[in-house]
Amino acid sequence: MENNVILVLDFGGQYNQLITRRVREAGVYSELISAKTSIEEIKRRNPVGIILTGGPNSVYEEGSMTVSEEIFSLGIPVLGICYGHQLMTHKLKGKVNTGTVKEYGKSHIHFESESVMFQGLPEESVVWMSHQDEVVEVPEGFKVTAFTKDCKVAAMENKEKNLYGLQFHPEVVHSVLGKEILSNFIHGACKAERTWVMKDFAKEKIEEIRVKADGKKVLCALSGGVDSSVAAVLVHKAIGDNLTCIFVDHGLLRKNEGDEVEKIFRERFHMNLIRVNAQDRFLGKLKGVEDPERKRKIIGEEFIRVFEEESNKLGKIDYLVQGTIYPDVVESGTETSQVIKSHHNVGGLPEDIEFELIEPLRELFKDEVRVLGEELGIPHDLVYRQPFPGPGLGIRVLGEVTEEKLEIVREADFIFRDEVKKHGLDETIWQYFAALPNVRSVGVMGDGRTYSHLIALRAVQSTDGMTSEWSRIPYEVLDIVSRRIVNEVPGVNRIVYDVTSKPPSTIEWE
Ligand SMILES: Nc1ncnc2c1ncn2[C@@H]1O[C@H](COP(=O)(O)OP(=O)(O)OP(=O)(O)O)[C@@H](O)[C@H]1O
Ligand SMILES: O=c1[nH]c(=O)c2[nH+]cn([C@@H]3O[C@H](COP(=O)(O)O)[C@@H](O)[C@H]3O)c2[nH]1
Ligand SMILES: NC(=O)CC[C@H](N)C(=O)O
Ligand SMILES: [Mg+2]
Repeated sequence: MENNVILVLDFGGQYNQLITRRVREAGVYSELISAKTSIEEIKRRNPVGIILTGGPNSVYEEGSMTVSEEIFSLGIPVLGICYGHQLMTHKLKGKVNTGTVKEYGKSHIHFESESVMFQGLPEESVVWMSHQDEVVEVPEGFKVTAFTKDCKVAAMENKEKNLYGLQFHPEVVHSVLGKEILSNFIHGACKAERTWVMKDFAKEKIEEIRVKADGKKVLCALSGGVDSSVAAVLVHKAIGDNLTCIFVDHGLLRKNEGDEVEKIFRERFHMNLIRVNAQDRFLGKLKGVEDPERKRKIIGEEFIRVFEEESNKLGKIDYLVQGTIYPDVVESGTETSQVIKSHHNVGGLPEDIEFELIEPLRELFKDEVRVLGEELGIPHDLVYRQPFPGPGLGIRVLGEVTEEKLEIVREADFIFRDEVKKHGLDETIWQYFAALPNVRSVGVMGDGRTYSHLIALRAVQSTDGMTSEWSRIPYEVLDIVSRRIVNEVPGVNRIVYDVTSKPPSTIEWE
């Protein structure tokens, strides 16, 4: 059905693509479109529902992103989420202010179970918040349908006009009843039919790549991580041995990682593989650089320079495959969303890149890539490897990267991973690592004064890396890890454990 579509208007929030994904998971086709799309175009599409996303602006500030007021009187159900909820309020003459208490992360919420959005749900639950502004007066005709301790209007609705607002984010997995709430909008308010099934993504992509690159030589940036392994297998299925994978050891890998990746790849995959040892040039370029964004861009550019040099050796190659996934794209900043951090493979790319990119996973989230990986027959342990960022330890040593600091964080990280595994926690924790915050503190060891490095341990639960909760690792395990690191790694005298969620933090420290 052509018009059985829910349009999601993009105001630059971090979770926007996630909203469309949730709608599609509910069996209804959905598209993320620019918030600047004209009202005529929206009417022409005749959607069964409209969702206004979150975003970094404040509705009461001049120049902040907006919509035509007409959108609220088309007779099409509209759901505003976070910024969208505030924008609906603002446009319909309610009131939005800077909140006295900001809410980031988990909040306990009370739902009005009579409401369309919370129909059939328990009255108490946990939702995920990320806002500083709040609705203080709902527009005429609206009633408040949920509240938290610090947010009086956590949800509102005007049932007659089919307009709904949520201050929290139902699209993130940490909002416990998020799926049910979205389903109440999609199937309850919009009465959308379940007509969309996830197409055979792999088949479609393989065909697309075959058409594009048939008979041509292609390079694949391969890290041994989940995303690039899945991308490589997909492209290999399309063009076979015209694909050459390049794995760069930039000196920012974890302990033993270079050799392990090479071994696993040569044993399990029958593809052309080149390993480039480029430790000196990466560390040389990073010398004296402290700013995280500068570091990311230097690493991103150096990766491309290495690929270019290798490509010249093989004869001219036009295409470069990267395992880019959607979070890399949105966090690097888009037309509407802010730069959170420039992922080396997106925001860190140089402008004068010689290759055309092939990024078959660009719209997917990590957990979708894993499902796809299993479908393609990639071994389970590889598909469920914890993520490791391309800039590697370069962004886990905060500030200037030196060999000495890399050595410390590499050893500390190795011990942490070793103990997590020994205690059988590696299957349940999504990502875990050590970072070196570049802070020294005073200690006493063997009756002598020390003034040494601090190591921060980070372990998180997540599904897609867009949001996360810190992992409740048992104290006994943390204790063993702490003692081992201080005893076994010279130059460290203090360990801290990171107990912040994302938001407000990010998973990596830089
Ligand atoms: N050491 C490396 N050598 C070559 N390419 C790399 C390297 N590190 C990262 N890349 C490229 O950058 C992309 C993004 O890195 P990212 O870490 O997000 O993905 P991944 O390593 O494939 O998967 P994972 O998230 O599981 O670590 C990779 O998919 C790959 O194409
Ligand atoms: O390939 C990558 N290049 C990067 O530049 C990069 N930065 C962060 N990450 C990984 O992305 C996920 C989300 O990370 P953050 O919460 O730190 O943004 C986490 O899994 C991070 O490890 C990166 N991956
Ligand atoms: N996540 C959001 O949409 C935030 C909306 C707005 N920028 C606020 O801080 O309240
Ligand atoms: Mg990686």
